[in-house]
Amino acid sequence: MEVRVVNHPLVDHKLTHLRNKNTDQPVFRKLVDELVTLLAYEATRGVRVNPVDIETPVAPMTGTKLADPAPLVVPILRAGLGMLEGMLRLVPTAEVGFLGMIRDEETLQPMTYAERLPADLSGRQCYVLDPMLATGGSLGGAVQYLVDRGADDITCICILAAPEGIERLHDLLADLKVPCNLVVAAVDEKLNEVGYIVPGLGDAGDRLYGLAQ
Ligand SMILES: O=P(O)(O)OC[C@H]1O[C@H](OP(=O)(O)OP(=O)(O)O)[C@H](O)[C@@H]1O
Ligand SMILES: O=c1cc[nH]c(=O)[nH]1
Ligand SMILES: [Mg+2]
Repeated sequence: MEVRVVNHPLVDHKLTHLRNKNTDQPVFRKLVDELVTLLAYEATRGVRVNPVDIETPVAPMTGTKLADPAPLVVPILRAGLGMLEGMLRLVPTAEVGFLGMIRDEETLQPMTYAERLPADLSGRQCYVLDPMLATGGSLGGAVQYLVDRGADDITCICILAAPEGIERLHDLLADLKVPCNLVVAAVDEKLNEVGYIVPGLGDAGDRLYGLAQ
């Protein structure tokens, strides 16, 4: 698995505002939206394209268009939903599949509570959106879900990752033998004793949408 940490002063600036506990919900949402567009620009460097013949007002030329089938974007509910619009702004022709996952805050085990995906994902470029890669249980579960549906080309886009989560994802992918990349704005120091990323930004879903309970 290739891990790409997007190194850009605008990303660092927006991420610092996002992390700040005094940043309110509307600004937090806006920052997630802006950050994902910057990350998606990097994450789509390998998007498949074909040549296309066109005519400009001046001359014929061969240009570039996205290949079929369109990329599939999969936000992991809830928090990944906050990244969807920013991704679609960059790739408006992408299709969208949904996975709902919740991490049990006691055991840290993920549970899938919703799924709406194409039946066959072979040959599709899949872009999984989740702001937080903590223990890696949720993103690992999502990747496993996609691979079980035939996915053979997966890129995960996260805002923050913990080293523990990256290692777990790495081990899973070594077993699955499916090409997978991770694009992330920053890799933080560690997880704390209750599974939160340190220094992190807190609970991304709650900061986007309010307390879940
Ligand atoms: O790597 P992990 O240890 O699995 O933790 C990361 C997961 O936790 C958060 O979701 P959460 O379970 O809080 O659900 P939510 O998006 O509905 O808030 C986050 O959005 C990830 O999906
Ligand atoms: O730090 C963390 C860990 C898991 N989920 C979050 O939203 N934040
Ligand atoms: Mg949450």
